[in-house]
Amino acid sequence: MPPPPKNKQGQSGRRRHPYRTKKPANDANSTTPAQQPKLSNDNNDAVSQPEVIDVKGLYGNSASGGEARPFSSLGRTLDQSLLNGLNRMGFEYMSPVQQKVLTELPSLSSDCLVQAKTGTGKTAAFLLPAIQNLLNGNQPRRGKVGILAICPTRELALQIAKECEGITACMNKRIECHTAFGGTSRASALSKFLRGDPTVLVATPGRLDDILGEEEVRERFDELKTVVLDEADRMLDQGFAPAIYKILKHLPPKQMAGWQGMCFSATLPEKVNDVVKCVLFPGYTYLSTVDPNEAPTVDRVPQYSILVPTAKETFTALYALLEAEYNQSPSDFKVIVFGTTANGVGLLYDLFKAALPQFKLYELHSRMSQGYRTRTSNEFKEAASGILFASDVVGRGMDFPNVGLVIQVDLPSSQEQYIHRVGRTARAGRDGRAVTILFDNEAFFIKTNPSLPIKPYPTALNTTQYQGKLDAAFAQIDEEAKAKAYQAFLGYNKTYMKKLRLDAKGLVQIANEYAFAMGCPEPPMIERKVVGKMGLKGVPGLNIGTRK
Ligand SMILES: Nc1ncnc2c1ncn2[C@@H]1O[C@H](COP(=O)(O)OP(=O)(O)OP(=O)(O)O)[C@@H](O)[C@H]1O
Repeated sequence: MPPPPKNKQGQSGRRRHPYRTKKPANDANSTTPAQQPKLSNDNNDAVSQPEVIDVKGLYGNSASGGEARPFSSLGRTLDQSLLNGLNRMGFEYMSPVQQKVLTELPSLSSDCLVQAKTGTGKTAAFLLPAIQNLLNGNQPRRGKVGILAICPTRELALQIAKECEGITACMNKRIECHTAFGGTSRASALSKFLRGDPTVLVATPGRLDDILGEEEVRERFDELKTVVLDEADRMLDQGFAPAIYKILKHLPPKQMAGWQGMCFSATLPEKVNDVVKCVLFPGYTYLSTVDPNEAPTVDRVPQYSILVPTAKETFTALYALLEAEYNQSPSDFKVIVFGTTANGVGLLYDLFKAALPQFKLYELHSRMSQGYRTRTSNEFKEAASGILFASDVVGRGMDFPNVGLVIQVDLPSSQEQYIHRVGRTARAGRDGRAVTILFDNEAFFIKTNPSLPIKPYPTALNTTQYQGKLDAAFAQIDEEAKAKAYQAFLGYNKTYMKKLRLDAKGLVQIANEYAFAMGCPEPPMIERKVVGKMGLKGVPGLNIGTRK
């Protein structure tokens, strides 16, 4: 891989772990994009210009419905101020899902379950009818929430709020869009909410459930007009459903208050039908732009797999893949590498920070402070190139313009999660590529998901040549980071033991191989209580003790 230009200071930038300090580490990663080395001589101004995306390319399959119509044709449906806002954002034509929602719903206040592929404009598809519904004489009194949108992650909440601000930017009387999510000071967020006029609130379930415990917060919802579940299948799966049910109990009962329910996602597995009824009236409208005979992922994304014998070869395969893909398109090389656990992602970031010091690398996962996550997310959105190592905190919904390649290392947690991760590339009509690296035990994922158009990676990769560089890079990583990644590897794969065709002994064996690949002289110590919680008590191969 020819080294891209060194950064201005010629430094490679060792870093302290931001999650070990409250504020972001003072390292090459936390300065503003302008000061950062660029892989290509991109012009920052060019990057900061808003993307005018050609959504016309999204039409064509039987489910997308006809051809692209301009928003200006909706003069009788949408307020001129909203049309002006859309125009200012560069949204000239409707995407298929926007067109379907805005022209096929019985009314803009109808309940709906909407499915559309990733990156095709679902955010505006739910914001526009909900906001227009308020403008049609349903505006709540000052201080009351009119629209509540619930989504799975903090970064997605910020992204939805930003799109809402764009759409409403030209309104004579601006409406305020507030956010509520964890990782920020509860007291100051709550006082801002209570002092403000949060006509629109975008929230993650945990923080919303928490603040709804306050009577003075609940009172703000007694004029609620619309509840949106973005990434609805994720919001209604066993992880979030309990919080969603608690939230609904705090809101005015739907049967009495009559608020509109809207559920949106690129994936709507069968199970979601059991739970949407808690948010949607019977007889809700179902709209889809996904042709049931088509692959669920975005059409234009060639998807490949690289199978390696054991977990330890995933590191060299990833290095070889990054090189092969960089050499294919060195300019604007913008990549997301998904790992399965926060600690595993942190380790990959540390490893390639040491192995590829000349590249601009980013990391995003749940062990980061919220300030660092928000800043990194914004920087990567603006970046013309770079490699983001991420966990599933950005696996769904997140819109990072111009990502040309998504790499998934190790087993995706489900077909839906795989689809959403691939959906971080090829957004709104652009092209993209996806490659998944799996070791032998994980190969079942491809066989058991035949609807995914995954083919073997077309180029033979000579991975052995990278072992020396990776060994040298691993030598620079502290043992604690490796131990955390090892423990997370064990914990994650323990939940898939059956599918991996592993018994407990076999699981510990592949985890130990993973540790040796990181240059650990012996399996990292793991506390007895952790072994107990994992249900691995007495399994040979574990090094039980207390790390210093
Ligand atoms: N009508 C439009 N014209 C031009 N660009 C658009 C239009 N609608 C959306 N976009 C842009 O397309 C990108 C994807 O939009 P959005 O994030 O809403 O997609 P999505 O369907 O919600 O994706 P995901 O399934 O990943 O959540 C964003 O950059 C957005 O600004």
